[in-house]
Amino acid sequence: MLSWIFSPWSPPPAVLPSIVEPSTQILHDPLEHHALECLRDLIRLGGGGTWPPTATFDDSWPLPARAYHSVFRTLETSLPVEEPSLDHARNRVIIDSFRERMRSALVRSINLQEVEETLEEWQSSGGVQSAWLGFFTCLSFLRHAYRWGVTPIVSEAQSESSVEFPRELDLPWSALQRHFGISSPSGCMTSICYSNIVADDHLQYSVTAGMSELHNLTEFWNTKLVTDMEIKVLPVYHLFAQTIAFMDMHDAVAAKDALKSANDILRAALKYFFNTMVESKMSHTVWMAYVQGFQGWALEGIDGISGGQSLVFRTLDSFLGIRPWPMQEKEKLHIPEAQRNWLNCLRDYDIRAVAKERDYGEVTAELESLVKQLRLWRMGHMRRMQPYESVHRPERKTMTAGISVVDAPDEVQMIEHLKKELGQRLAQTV
Ligand code: HEM
Repeated sequence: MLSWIFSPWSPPPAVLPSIVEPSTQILHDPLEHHALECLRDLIRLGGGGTWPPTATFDDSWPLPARAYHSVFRTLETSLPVEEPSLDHARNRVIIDSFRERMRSALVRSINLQEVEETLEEWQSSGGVQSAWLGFFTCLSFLRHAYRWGVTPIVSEAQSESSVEFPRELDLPWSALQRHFGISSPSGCMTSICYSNIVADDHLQYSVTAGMSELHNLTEFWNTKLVTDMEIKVLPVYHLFAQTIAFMDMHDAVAAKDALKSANDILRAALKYFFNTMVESKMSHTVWMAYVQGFQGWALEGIDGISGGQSLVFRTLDSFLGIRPWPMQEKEKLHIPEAQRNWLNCLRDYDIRAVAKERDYGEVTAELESLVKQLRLWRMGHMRRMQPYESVHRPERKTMTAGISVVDAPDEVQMIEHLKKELGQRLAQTV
């Protein structure tokens, strides 16, 4: 047995109390119900002992895996450039040369057979989940860096329909896909954002290393915002699970009170969202080229990371019965299994239908108030995304990280396209 193996759901060391305490409360809630069990599994199995997840990095990994961290560190500053070239042939040379440097660094430092054996042992012994999460993050950053070859991303790379990855990046990726129950070749919100914030509030891996403070700040807040949203709404998840338990006990008053508290907490979290998605924290000019581009994927019809993968809005949709549900195969691409199980548990319960059927007027009123908040958020998000998505970047085709290459003729039409996409979900939020 290796020394770094211990229980998969021990809270990792050096985690901020603001993250540990709400998770601990849920783990120790004496209420017994399937919904609470799903939430506890999200914390233990999905987050390594906390939600949002706490990842640990190279020191906590088995020795053969640590070289991946060093490879990323070595190449980290050579990915971003100040002024992207508009010359396709020149970009082809830059991309190929970055990929070649990564390929040789991997071949030089990784012993693939040892990595394979270690990961098998790690999997069968239930290795520490926080360490798995950190490894997931590292491999995601390496794969996205290899996929793009340069950031800001350029149309030369966007035009590729497939890319052959080094075996050193494919073999551990298959193990990670099995472990987390995802099927995408790209990273996801869990690996690239949630698990990339470390305890003292900085990013473990950066794609703006060596760039200006504005670049670093924008990248930091992009990750911090989605992660902070999870911290802020974890008590809401707890209240949702408790509400379902109270409904099953036919305690309409306790259910209504829990939902009232959930409404209050959500209101504060959404206010934080809009106070953070502002120019002083996330620069309009920097965001698309230096942060969003890297998170895209756009290969073989598969997308990269979208805010749509954030658990908070999927949880709200699932709890409130906002249909249609995503196709299972599509959700499996980027949403790890523990998160999917939590969402499916909420969908299966269908609380608004239960409350209506039993004529629980006050419960229904609180549920409708949550729907109203979600609608208002969708309207505000649609407005706020526009200055970010309308920046002119001549080196690339129009694309979002979440819905791949659109290749609209200009930014105005791109915004129209995005408004239509987001408007559809808004219309469904009833
Ligand atoms: C600069 C910041 C952001 C911009 C410019 C932006 C823009 C967009 C765009 C264009 C879409 C539709 C295409 C796609 O999925 O890629 C989208 C979808 C979405 N985004 Fe954002 N977003 C930002 C931040 C966030 C954050 C921080 C969250 C959540 C914490 C979020 C949550 C969502 C959700 C849930 C969707 C799916 C559509 C829906 O459910 O209404 N976004 N975003």
